[in-house]
Amino acid sequence: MFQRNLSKIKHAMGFQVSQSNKQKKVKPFYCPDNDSVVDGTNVSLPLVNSPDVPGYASWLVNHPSALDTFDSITNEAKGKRVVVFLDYDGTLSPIVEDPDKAFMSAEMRMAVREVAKYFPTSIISGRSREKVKEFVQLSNVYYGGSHGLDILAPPRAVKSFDKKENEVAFQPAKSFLPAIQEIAIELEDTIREVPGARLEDNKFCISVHYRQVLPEDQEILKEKVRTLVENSPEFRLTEGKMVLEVRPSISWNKGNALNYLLDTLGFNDAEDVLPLYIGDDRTDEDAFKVIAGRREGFPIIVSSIPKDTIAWYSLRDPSEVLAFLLRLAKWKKSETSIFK
Ligand SMILES: O=P(O)(O)OC[C@H]1O[C@H](O[C@H]2O[C@H](CO)[C@@H](O)[C@H](O)[C@H]2O)[C@H](O)[C@@H](O)[C@@H]1O
Repeated sequence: MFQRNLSKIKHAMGFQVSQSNKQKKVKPFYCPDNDSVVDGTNVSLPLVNSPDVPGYASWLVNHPSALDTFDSITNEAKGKRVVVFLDYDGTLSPIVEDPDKAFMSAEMRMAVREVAKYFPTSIISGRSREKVKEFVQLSNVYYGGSHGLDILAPPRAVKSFDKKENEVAFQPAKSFLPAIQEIAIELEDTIREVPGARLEDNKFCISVHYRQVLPEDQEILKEKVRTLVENSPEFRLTEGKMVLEVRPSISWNKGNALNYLLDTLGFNDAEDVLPLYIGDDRTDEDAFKVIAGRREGFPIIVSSIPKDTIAWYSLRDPSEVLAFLLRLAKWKKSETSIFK
């Protein structure tokens, strides 16, 4: 993969990548002295972005910017069907103190709308499906809430309709709903004495936020929640950005949701399909893993600091996500108009 990424950087920077080069397994490494990457073929490349955060420049070598490598991404996508998946918090909206105020900008909404005109587009969020839809306010995208435990599948899927032809959401943890309501009450009790802690009911998952909890109280809160979940076999715990997520203990995550949507959209068996997933948090890694397993597609992490990820590409923050989405839509529009 190192070689694959290096090839992408070289391509983006106008270097010729020969077939024999592509097959060489040479791990690139970062030279702090001269800000360059040496790949063992005596080609020295200046780094694309300045290393303002320690280690970021060297991290970029293995997770190149999806903007800097845009041309190689679109070269790979030419003639293929790209299917777009987007996370919400930290990807389409910036991370803010108050989860109820994580609004998406009008520009971002317009960009997602544009992308969805040209590519099947789904938003898979840890939020409840209703909440994320309320934030996004678009009718030309599909929504997966509660980390994919609540998906309103496209009309094509017969299983998404009831007998009266009403749309029915795919909810693999539906039988857990009474237990979720019970654990929400217990969680409310558990966190009551920790100032700043708050619960968010995401329908099939409950988020325990500690962003506004004093640093010295955070471990106490986490321990309380962990103990409760350990004693509740129907549930498991995942962690996000200053949030603990209590979920039903079924094996279903954003990766399964991505596969489910590809399936119901009719893409899963096709060989010319390239899923593109942009996300910023640990739960997005499950979706990256699915794409990495296909060995084709575009797993893109949003991060302005080096972090452990299996994504192949990166974008720094939602403003770069916006730039990338606009460019993607513009590229497809121009490609489409050529064939008109
Ligand atoms: O899968 P996502 O759409 O990224 O949802 C994951 C969690 O996102 C939200 O929390 C995060 O964003 C908040 C607003 O910026 C921030 O205050 C919080 O600290 C972050 O963890 C959401 O509120 C959670 O319910 C989701 O689980």
